[in-house]
Amino acid sequence: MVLHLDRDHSMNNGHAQHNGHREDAHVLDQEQEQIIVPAEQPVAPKVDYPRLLELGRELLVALGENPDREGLAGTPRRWADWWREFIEYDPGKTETTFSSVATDQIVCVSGMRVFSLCEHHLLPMWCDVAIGYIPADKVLGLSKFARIAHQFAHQLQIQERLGQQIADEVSRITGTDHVAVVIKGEHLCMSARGIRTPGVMSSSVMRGTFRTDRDLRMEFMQMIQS
Ligand SMILES: Nc1nc2c(ncn2[C@@H]2O[C@H](COP(=O)(O)OP(=O)(O)OP(=O)(O)O)[C@@H](O)[C@H]2O)c(=O)[nH]1
Ligand SMILES: [Zn+2]
Repeated sequence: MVLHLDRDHSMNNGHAQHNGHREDAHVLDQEQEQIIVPAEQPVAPKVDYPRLLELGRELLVALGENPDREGLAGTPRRWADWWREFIEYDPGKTETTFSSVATDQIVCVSGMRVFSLCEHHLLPMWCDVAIGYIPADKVLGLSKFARIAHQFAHQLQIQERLGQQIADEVSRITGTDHVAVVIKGEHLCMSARGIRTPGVMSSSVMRGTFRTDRDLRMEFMQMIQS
């Protein structure tokens, strides 16, 4: 048994380096076209947990706190746990598809709230994600849209890249070029600090017919509004 990297992933333009190769490693039939990669390929991004524990304690000292006082005694550990939980997030199985005749339908899942971290300030942002696509020859399992959204949210992010990575992944798994992703997000770096103005950032990725066909785009936008 050997691990392989599929051709699409080997040429992708972003998400592999952000997610290690956890989602890229597949055990494929020997007959399939494949590029063999070493079995020792890293399977997930890992945090340096002992270093995080040290940093958590140093952070408390830098904030002028006594890290040994009762209320803070477990804080470096909790803080390190949080970073590990965030960075080493495992989305589980994201690629279950079913053969389909639904090639004339818009399939859309909306209202999926995910939390991510702004890479400029390391502060949270919540994002409500809507994903639509027109299937080619297979449909993606319903729950997988949320798994994919969480997968790419669990990185240091900007909202625009999150949308692109989700669109890339849905397109890769389902084999369709017709994908739309709309994200509405609130960034605490804007609402809770700095300019201190709550606001919602909207961003959209429109690919294939969603880009070229205005009526289709409007139909999708209507579907995600309700
Ligand atoms: N386009 C985009 N900008 C983001 C995102 N998250 C945070 N930002 C912005 O990144 C910018 C960083 O600007 P800087 O001027 O370097 O940082 P700053 O001095 O903290 O700026 P303020 O946030 O305006 O106080 C800010 O305008 C943030 O609002 C995102 O997902 N997308
Ligand atoms: Zn920010």
